Amino acid sequence: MENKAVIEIKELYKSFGAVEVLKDFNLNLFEGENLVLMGKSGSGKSVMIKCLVGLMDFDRGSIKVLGKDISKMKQNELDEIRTDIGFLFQGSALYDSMTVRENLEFPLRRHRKNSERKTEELVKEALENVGLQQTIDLMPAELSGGMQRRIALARALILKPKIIIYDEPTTGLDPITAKEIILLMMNIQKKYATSSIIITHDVDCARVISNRMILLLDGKNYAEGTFNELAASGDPKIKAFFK
Ligand SMILES: Nc1ncnc2c1ncn2[C@@H]1O[C@H](COP(=O)(O)OP(=O)(O)OP(=O)(O)O)[C@@H](O)[C@H]1O
Repeated sequence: MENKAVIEIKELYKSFGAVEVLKDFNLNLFEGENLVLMGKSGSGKSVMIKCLVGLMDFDRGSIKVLGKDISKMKQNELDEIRTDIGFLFQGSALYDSMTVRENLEFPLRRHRKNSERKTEELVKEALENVGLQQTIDLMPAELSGGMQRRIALARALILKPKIIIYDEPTTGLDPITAKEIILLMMNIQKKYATSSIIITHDVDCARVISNRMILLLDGKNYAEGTFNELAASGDPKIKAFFK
C-alpha cells in the first residue's frame, strides 16, 4: 500500500523494572488499511496502545499520530488527537447505569463538540450504522452480548475518528455474531474511510478483515505481511499464531 502513514511507531522501547516489554517495536498504519496486530497474552499490546495515545511514557523511540510527535504534545494537543482515535475495548465496556442514548452521548459531551440538536442527530446516525435504532432507550443489560458490542462500536465511531483501535472485537461472541461484527466493522470502515488497528487472537477475524498483519513477539514486530503470506510461513514461531 502506497498510502501515507497515519501512525508511525519507530524503535519503541518500554520496560517495567527488569522486565523489557517492548524492545525495538515498529509499526506503520497506512491510511485506509485494516492492520491486524497479533501477540500472545502479556506480549505488550496494551502497553503499546497506552504509549500510542500518550497515557504511558516510553523509554526510547518515537511515535507519530497523524504526522505529530506524541511525546512533544501538550495536554490540550493530546486531548485533541484522542478525538481522532476511536476505541472498541475488550468486552463492550458500556456504562451499565446509562441508557444506550446516554452511552452514545457520553463522548460527545466530554468533547463538547456539539449542540443538543447535533447530538441527537449523531446518536441516531450512529445507531443506524449498527442497525439498532430501536434500542435507544434501553439499558445495556437488556441487550444481548452481540448487540452490546454493536452499541460499543457505534460509540467508538460517534466522534467520526480517523483511526479506530479494536481490542479483541470478537472475543466472547459466538461465531455467527462474531461474523456479523466483522462485517459491520468492514462496512463502517468503507463508509467513513477510517484506518484501523485490530488486536485479535481470532484467526478467522484476521483472515477476513486484515489487509496486513504484524506479529508481536519478544517485544518486536517479529513478522509482517498479508494473512496468506504469514499463514504459509514455515517458521514455527509464526505458525504458532495460526493454530
Ligand atoms: N503499569 C504496569 N506496571 C508494571 N508492569 C506492567 C504495567 N502494565 C503492563 N505491565 C506488564 O507488561 C507486560 C505486557 O502487558 P500488556 O497488558 O501490554 O499485555 P497484552 O499483550 O495487552 O496482553 P492481553 O492480550 O492479555 O491483554 C505484562 O508483563 C504486564 O505485566
